[in-house]
Amino acid sequence: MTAETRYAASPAEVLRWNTEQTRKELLIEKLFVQDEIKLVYSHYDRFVTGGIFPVSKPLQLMAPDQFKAQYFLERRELGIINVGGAGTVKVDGESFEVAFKEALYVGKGKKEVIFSSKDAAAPAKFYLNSTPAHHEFPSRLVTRQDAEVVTLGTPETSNHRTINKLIVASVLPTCQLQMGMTELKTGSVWNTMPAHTHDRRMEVYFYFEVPQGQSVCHFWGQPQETRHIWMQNEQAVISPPWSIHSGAGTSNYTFIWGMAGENLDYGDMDVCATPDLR
Ligand SMILES: O=C(O)C(=O)C[C@H](O)C(=O)CO
Ligand SMILES: [Zn+2]
Repeated sequence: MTAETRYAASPAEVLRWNTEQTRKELLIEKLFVQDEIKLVYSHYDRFVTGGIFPVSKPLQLMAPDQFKAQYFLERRELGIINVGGAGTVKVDGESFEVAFKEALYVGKGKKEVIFSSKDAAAPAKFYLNSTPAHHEFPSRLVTRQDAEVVTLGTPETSNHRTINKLIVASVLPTCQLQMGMTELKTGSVWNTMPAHTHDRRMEVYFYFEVPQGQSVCHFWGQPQETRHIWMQNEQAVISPPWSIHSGAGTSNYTFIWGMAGENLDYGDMDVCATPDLR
Protein backbone atom coordinates (compact mmCIF):
# COMPACT_ATOMS: atom_id res chain seq x y z
CA MET A 1 0.00 0.00 0.00
CA THR A 2 1.23 3.52 -0.74
CA ALA A 3 -0.24 6.75 0.66
CA GLU A 4 0.89 10.06 -0.77
CA THR A 5 0.17 13.42 0.91
CA ARG A 6 -1.12 16.45 -1.01
CA TYR A 7 -1.24 19.88 0.63
CA ALA A 8 -3.93 22.56 0.45
CA ALA A 9 -3.25 25.82 -1.41
CA SER A 10 -4.80 29.29 -1.48
CA PRO A 11 -6.05 31.03 -4.66
CA ALA A 12 -3.11 33.47 -4.37
CA GLU A 13 -0.56 30.66 -4.24
CA VAL A 14 -1.80 28.82 -7.33
CA LEU A 15 -1.35 31.92 -9.52
CA ARG A 16 2.36 31.01 -9.60
CA TRP A 17 1.87 27.38 -10.63
CA ASN A 18 3.02 26.25 -14.07
CA THR A 19 1.61 23.17 -15.82
CA GLU A 20 4.03 20.77 -14.15
CA GLN A 21 3.36 22.00 -10.62
CA THR A 22 -0.39 22.13 -11.21
CA ARG A 23 -0.34 18.47 -12.21
CA LYS A 24 1.88 17.52 -9.25
CA GLU A 25 -0.45 19.23 -6.76
CA LEU A 26 -3.89 18.27 -8.08
CA LEU A 27 -3.75 15.42 -10.58
CA ILE A 28 -3.75 11.77 -9.46
CA GLU A 29 -2.30 10.06 -12.50
CA LYS A 30 -2.32 6.39 -11.54
CA LEU A 31 -4.78 4.89 -9.10
CA PHE A 32 -5.00 1.29 -10.20
CA VAL A 33 -1.90 -0.90 -9.91
CA GLN A 34 -2.40 -4.66 -10.04
CA ASP A 35 -2.61 -6.26 -6.55
CA GLU A 36 -1.98 -2.93 -4.84
CA ILE A 37 -3.79 -0.27 -2.82
CA LYS A 38 -2.94 3.32 -3.73
CA LEU A 39 -4.09 6.20 -1.53
CA VAL A 40 -3.77 9.98 -1.76
CA TYR A 41 -4.32 11.93 1.47
CA SER A 42 -5.37 15.53 0.82
CA HIS A 43 -5.20 18.28 3.45
CA TYR A 44 -8.46 19.66 1.98
CA ASP A 45 -10.99 18.28 4.47
CA ARG A 46 -8.61 15.32 5.12
CA PHE A 47 -10.15 13.67 2.06
CA VAL A 48 -8.61 10.36 0.93
CA THR A 49 -8.85 9.17 -2.68
CA GLY A 50 -7.79 5.65 -3.55
CA GLY A 51 -7.68 2.79 -5.99
CA ILE A 52 -7.80 -0.87 -4.98
CA PHE A 53 -7.11 -3.40 -7.72
CA PRO A 54 -7.16 -6.99 -6.41
CA VAL A 55 -6.35 -9.44 -9.19
CA SER A 56 -4.51 -12.53 -7.90
CA LYS A 57 -5.16 -12.03 -4.15
CA PRO A 58 -7.50 -10.24 -1.73
CA LEU A 59 -6.29 -6.87 -0.43
CA GLN A 60 -6.91 -5.58 3.10
CA LEU A 61 -7.28 -1.85 3.72
CA MET A 62 -4.91 -0.68 6.47
CA ALA A 63 -4.54 2.72 8.12
CA PRO A 64 -1.78 4.72 6.42
CA ASP A 65 0.78 6.41 8.64
CA GLN A 66 -0.90 9.82 8.06
CA PHE A 67 -3.93 8.71 10.19
CA LYS A 68 -1.94 7.65 13.26
CA ALA A 69 -4.79 5.18 13.86
CA GLN A 70 -4.98 1.47 14.67
CA TYR A 71 -7.23 0.74 11.70
CA PHE A 72 -8.49 2.66 8.63
CA LEU A 73 -12.04 3.31 9.87
CA GLU A 74 -11.17 4.14 13.48
CA ARG A 75 -12.20 7.80 12.91
CA ARG A 76 -13.41 7.66 9.29
CA GLU A 77 -16.15 6.61 6.89
CA LEU A 78 -15.64 5.14 3.44
CA GLY A 79 -17.37 5.15 0.06
CA ILE A 80 -16.47 2.72 -2.71
CA ILE A 81 -17.64 2.54 -6.32
CA ASN A 82 -16.63 -0.47 -8.42
CA VAL A 83 -15.46 0.56 -11.91
CA GLY A 84 -14.31 -2.94 -12.94
CA GLY A 85 -15.55 -6.54 -12.93
CA ALA A 86 -17.62 -8.11 -10.14
CA GLY A 87 -16.03 -7.87 -6.71
CA THR A 88 -16.56 -8.61 -3.04
CA VAL A 89 -15.91 -6.37 -0.04
CA LYS A 90 -15.79 -8.18 3.31
CA VAL A 91 -16.50 -5.84 6.23
CA ASP A 92 -15.80 -7.43 9.64
CA GLY A 93 -16.83 -10.80 8.18
CA GLU A 94 -19.94 -9.58 6.28
CA SER A 95 -19.61 -9.94 2.49
CA PHE A 96 -21.02 -7.35 0.08
CA GLU A 97 -21.11 -8.23 -3.63
CA VAL A 98 -20.38 -5.02 -5.51
CA ALA A 99 -21.06 -5.06 -9.26
CA PHE A 100 -19.88 -2.57 -11.94
CA LYS A 101 -21.02 0.98 -11.10
CA GLU A 102 -22.46 -0.05 -7.73
CA ALA A 103 -21.43 1.65 -4.50
CA LEU A 104 -20.77 0.54 -0.95
CA TYR A 105 -20.81 2.77 2.11
CA VAL A 106 -18.80 1.52 5.10
CA GLY A 107 -19.35 3.29 8.40
CA LYS A 108 -16.89 4.33 11.08
CA GLY A 109 -15.64 1.68 13.50
CA LYS A 110 -15.36 -1.32 11.17
CA LYS A 111 -12.01 -2.94 11.78
CA GLU A 112 -11.38 -5.25 8.83
CA VAL A 113 -12.18 -4.36 5.20
CA ILE A 114 -10.97 -6.83 2.56
CA PHE A 115 -11.36 -6.42 -1.21
CA SER A 116 -11.33 -9.22 -3.78
CA SER A 117 -12.28 -9.91 -7.40
CA LYS A 118 -14.71 -12.66 -8.43
CA ASP A 119 -12.67 -13.49 -11.53
CA ALA A 120 -8.99 -12.63 -12.06
CA ALA A 121 -9.69 -12.46 -15.81
CA ALA A 122 -12.19 -9.62 -15.23
CA PRO A 123 -10.90 -8.03 -12.02
CA ALA A 124 -12.79 -5.53 -9.89
CA LYS A 125 -11.48 -1.97 -9.59
CA PHE A 126 -12.58 -0.31 -6.38
CA TYR A 127 -12.45 3.50 -6.44
CA LEU A 128 -12.48 4.83 -2.90
CA ASN A 129 -13.17 8.10 -1.10
CA SER A 130 -12.87 8.50 2.67
CA THR A 131 -13.42 11.36 5.11
CA PRO A 132 -13.19 11.88 8.88
CA ALA A 133 -16.34 10.72 10.74
CA HIS A 134 -17.69 11.14 14.25
CA HIS A 135 -20.66 8.80 14.21
CA GLU A 136 -21.15 5.15 13.23
CA PHE A 137 -23.69 4.74 10.42
CA PRO A 138 -24.60 1.28 9.02
CA SER A 139 -22.66 -0.05 6.05
CA ARG A 140 -24.84 -0.44 2.94
CA LEU A 141 -24.66 -1.53 -0.67
CA VAL A 142 -26.15 1.09 -3.03
CA THR A 143 -27.23 -0.35 -6.39
CA ARG A 144 -28.12 1.79 -9.40
CA GLN A 145 -31.81 1.25 -8.55
CA ASP A 146 -31.23 2.75 -5.09
CA ALA A 147 -29.68 5.93 -6.53
CA GLU A 148 -31.40 9.29 -6.85
CA VAL A 149 -31.17 9.95 -10.58
CA VAL A 150 -31.35 13.38 -12.23
CA THR A 151 -30.94 14.17 -15.92
CA LEU A 152 -29.58 17.64 -16.71
CA GLY A 153 -28.48 19.64 -19.75
CA THR A 154 -29.43 19.33 -23.41
CA PRO A 155 -27.85 17.94 -26.59
CA GLU A 156 -27.88 21.49 -28.02
CA THR A 157 -25.58 22.76 -25.25
CA SER A 158 -23.46 19.53 -25.32
CA ASN A 159 -24.02 18.95 -21.57
CA HIS A 160 -26.77 16.29 -21.61
CA ARG A 161 -25.98 13.95 -18.72
CA THR A 162 -27.39 11.69 -16.02
CA ILE A 163 -26.32 12.28 -12.44
CA ASN A 164 -26.58 9.16 -10.25
CA LYS A 165 -26.48 10.28 -6.62
CA LEU A 166 -25.30 7.15 -4.79
CA ILE A 167 -23.92 8.05 -1.38
CA VAL A 168 -25.96 11.17 -0.54
CA ALA A 169 -28.30 12.20 2.30
CA SER A 170 -31.46 11.33 0.30
CA VAL A 171 -30.27 7.71 -0.10
CA LEU A 172 -28.48 6.92 3.17
CA PRO A 173 -27.02 8.68 6.21
CA THR A 174 -23.33 9.64 6.26
CA CYS A 175 -21.29 12.02 8.40
CA GLN A 176 -19.86 14.20 5.64
CA LEU A 177 -19.07 12.04 2.61
CA GLN A 178 -21.13 12.42 -0.60
CA MET A 179 -20.47 10.43 -3.79
CA GLY A 180 -22.09 9.89 -7.13
CA MET A 181 -21.51 9.14 -10.78
CA THR A 182 -22.34 11.26 -13.80
CA GLU A 183 -22.72 9.70 -17.26
CA LEU A 184 -22.60 11.90 -20.34
CA LYS A 185 -24.84 11.07 -23.30
CA THR A 186 -23.26 10.40 -26.68
CA GLY A 187 -22.44 13.71 -28.34
CA SER A 188 -22.32 15.63 -25.05
CA VAL A 189 -18.93 16.62 -23.65
CA TRP A 190 -19.45 19.24 -20.91
CA ASN A 191 -19.97 18.26 -17.29
CA THR A 192 -20.98 20.60 -14.48
CA MET A 193 -21.73 23.32 -17.00
CA PRO A 194 -22.96 25.91 -16.06
CA ALA A 195 -20.07 25.79 -13.58
CA HIS A 196 -20.36 26.34 -9.85
CA THR A 197 -18.30 26.63 -6.69
CA HIS A 198 -19.13 25.50 -3.14
CA ASP A 199 -16.66 27.06 -0.76
CA ARG A 200 -18.12 24.83 1.94
CA ARG A 201 -17.02 21.57 0.35
CA MET A 202 -14.01 20.34 -1.58
CA GLU A 203 -14.54 17.85 -4.38
CA VAL A 204 -12.54 15.10 -6.14
CA TYR A 205 -13.35 13.99 -9.69
CA PHE A 206 -12.42 10.58 -11.16
CA TYR A 207 -12.84 10.35 -14.94
CA PHE A 208 -13.40 6.94 -16.56
CA GLU A 209 -15.00 5.38 -19.67
CA VAL A 210 -12.89 7.87 -21.64
CA PRO A 211 -12.48 6.06 -25.00
CA GLN A 212 -9.00 5.13 -26.22
CA GLY A 213 -7.32 8.10 -27.89
CA GLN A 214 -9.67 10.65 -26.26
CA SER A 215 -9.04 12.97 -23.27
CA VAL A 216 -10.90 15.24 -20.90
CA CYS A 217 -9.87 18.83 -20.27
CA HIS A 218 -10.69 19.56 -16.61
CA PHE A 219 -11.27 23.20 -15.68
CA TRP A 220 -10.53 24.58 -12.22
CA GLY A 221 -9.59 27.81 -10.45
CA GLN A 222 -11.61 30.80 -9.30
CA PRO A 223 -14.36 31.71 -11.79
CA GLN A 224 -12.49 34.88 -12.81
CA GLU A 225 -9.10 33.10 -12.99
CA THR A 226 -9.61 29.64 -14.52
CA ARG A 227 -6.96 27.03 -15.33
CA HIS A 228 -7.09 23.63 -17.01
CA ILE A 229 -5.58 20.14 -16.66
CA TRP A 230 -5.61 17.60 -19.48
CA MET A 231 -6.69 14.22 -18.08
CA GLN A 232 -6.65 10.63 -19.32
CA ASN A 233 -8.88 7.65 -18.58
CA GLU A 234 -8.98 6.54 -14.90
CA GLN A 235 -7.26 9.62 -13.53
CA ALA A 236 -8.54 11.74 -10.63
CA VAL A 237 -8.20 15.41 -9.80
CA ILE A 238 -8.51 17.31 -6.52
CA SER A 239 -10.74 20.38 -6.70
CA PRO A 240 -10.12 23.00 -3.96
CA PRO A 241 -13.30 24.25 -2.23
CA TRP A 242 -12.90 27.71 -3.77
CA SER A 243 -12.52 26.31 -7.30
CA ILE A 244 -14.90 25.63 -10.14
CA HIS A 245 -14.73 22.01 -11.38
CA SER A 246 -16.01 21.47 -14.85
CA GLY A 247 -14.75 19.49 -17.79
CA ALA A 248 -15.05 19.08 -21.54
CA GLY A 249 -14.05 15.84 -23.25
CA THR A 250 -13.08 15.11 -26.81
CA SER A 251 -15.92 12.54 -26.53
CA ASN A 252 -18.49 11.64 -23.92
CA TYR A 253 -17.26 9.89 -20.75
CA THR A 254 -18.30 9.07 -17.15
CA PHE A 255 -16.98 10.44 -13.88
CA ILE A 256 -17.32 9.92 -10.15
CA TRP A 257 -17.54 12.94 -7.88
CA GLY A 258 -16.91 12.85 -4.15
CA MET A 259 -17.29 15.72 -1.70
CA ALA A 260 -16.71 16.56 1.95
CA GLY A 261 -16.83 19.61 4.17
CA GLU A 262 -19.31 21.82 5.92
CA ASN A 263 -22.66 20.32 4.91
CA LEU A 264 -24.44 17.47 3.13
CA ASP A 265 -26.59 19.66 0.90
CA TYR A 266 -25.87 18.58 -2.70
CA GLY A 267 -27.78 21.55 -4.13
CA ASP A 268 -25.88 24.13 -2.09
CA MET A 269 -23.88 25.55 -5.03
CA ASP A 270 -22.94 29.07 -6.09
CA VAL A 271 -23.65 28.96 -9.83
CA CYS A 272 -21.34 30.97 -12.13
CA ALA A 273 -22.89 32.72 -15.10
CA THR A 274 -21.10 31.27 -18.15
CA PRO A 275 -20.35 34.66 -19.82
CA ASP A 276 -18.63 35.77 -16.57
CA LEU A 277 -16.01 32.99 -16.62
CA ARG A 278 -12.47 34.20 -17.25
O1 LIG B 1 -22.24 17.04 -14.19
C1 LIG B 1 -22.56 17.57 -13.12
O2 LIG B 1 -23.25 18.61 -13.07
C2 LIG B 1 -22.11 16.95 -11.86
O3 LIG B 1 -21.88 15.77 -11.79
C3 LIG B 1 -21.93 17.87 -10.73
C4 LIG B 1 -21.24 17.27 -9.54
O4 LIG B 1 -22.06 16.38 -8.97
C5 LIG B 1 -20.89 18.37 -8.56
O5 LIG B 1 -20.08 19.21 -8.87
C6 LIG B 1 -21.59 18.41 -7.28
O6 LIG B 1 -21.26 19.56 -6.55
ZN1 LIG C 1 -19.49 20.61 -7.26
